[in-house]
Amino acid sequence: MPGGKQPRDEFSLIARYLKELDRGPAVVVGNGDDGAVLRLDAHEELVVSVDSMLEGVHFPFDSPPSELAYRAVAAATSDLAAMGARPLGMTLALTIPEADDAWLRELRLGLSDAVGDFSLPLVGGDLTRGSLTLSVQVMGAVPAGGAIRRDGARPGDRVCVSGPLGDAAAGLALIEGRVAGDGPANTALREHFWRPMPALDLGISLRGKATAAVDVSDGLLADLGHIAEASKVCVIVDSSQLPISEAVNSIASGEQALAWALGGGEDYCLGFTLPESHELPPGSCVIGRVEEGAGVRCDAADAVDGYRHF
Ligand SMILES: Nc1ncnc2c1ncn2[C@@H]1O[C@H](COP(=O)(O)OP(=O)(O)O)[C@@H](O)[C@H]1O
Ligand SMILES: Cc1ncc(C[n+]2csc(CCOP(=O)(O)OP(=O)(O)O)c2C)c(N)n1
Ligand SMILES: [Mg+2]
Repeated sequence: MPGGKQPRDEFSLIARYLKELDRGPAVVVGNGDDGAVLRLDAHEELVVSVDSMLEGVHFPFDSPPSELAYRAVAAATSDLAAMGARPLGMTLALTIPEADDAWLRELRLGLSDAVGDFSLPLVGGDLTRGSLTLSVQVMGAVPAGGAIRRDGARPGDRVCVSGPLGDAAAGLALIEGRVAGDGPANTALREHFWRPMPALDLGISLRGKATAAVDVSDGLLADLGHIAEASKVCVIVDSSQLPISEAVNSIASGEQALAWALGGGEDYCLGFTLPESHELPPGSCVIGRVEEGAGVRCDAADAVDGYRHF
């Protein structure tokens, strides 16, 4: 174009930054039509979930766009992991305050990384102008009847988690400058906040074994509370068994580390209940037991509540 100016309407922005990330084995019709078409294998069911990320609520103002894109997709994908679903595809409803090419180029890099890392083609979406928001809808597949739900936990099951707890909350505290730290711990914790790794393979491997699962988004105790409520059981958590990383312990007091582990959320690992008859998956650890009763009980005196939007 004369003067090197690029058209700024949403269709040219979509064409430039949001297309051609839509290839995958399940994609029959990808980006660019009125709707995408995804293929399910015979005897499969569709798993669907959506999560929004807003500036100032889910990430700090002026965050790097590549990290935002990656994190929004990872957080949404984590719900597929918790259901034991194999990823099929995603859509992205993106709202941005202005059409800044450098910013959108960076966003695409993060999106592209996430598409590759989670095998989740971007098959469609929406682009509007307004306060920065990324809403990611993910779709996955499970064998009919095979989704891992929240309502199957039974007294006697072990309560397990798939990864360290509190890293994301510690990472956000570092990013926001609320705590200080340097060296590899600092880098690893920030990375954990920006690029969480949804446990897709673990979720699939837990089908038919775990009696219930959730992903840790609002905070461990809050999220286990969903299992307790849906399964009509009491979930007991032993705070001495929580996996807390060296990195977190290196920047925080024991009390702070425990508060982050129990209530910080956004680690996007899985919390699940597993009968004694099934072997503990590598990398996971037992943090408690399911008993008859209701709610979540934890020995930590001031056991913290999870994140609440209202
Ligand atoms: N606006 C809404 N309309 C209908 N259902 C909703 C809405 N918001 C949340 N839900 C449902 O309520 C449940 C809890 O939501 P949420 O805490 O966001 O789930 P998650 O933590 O797994 O992302 C989910 O099953 C979700 O689909
Ligand atoms: C700027 C900023 N402040 C605070 C937080 C912490 N935080 C925001 S939302 C949230 C809970 C998870 O988000 P939600 O929208 O409830 O996800 P869902 O449970 O629906 O997956 C937490 C811990 C953050 N990530 N960024
Ligand atoms: Mg969830």
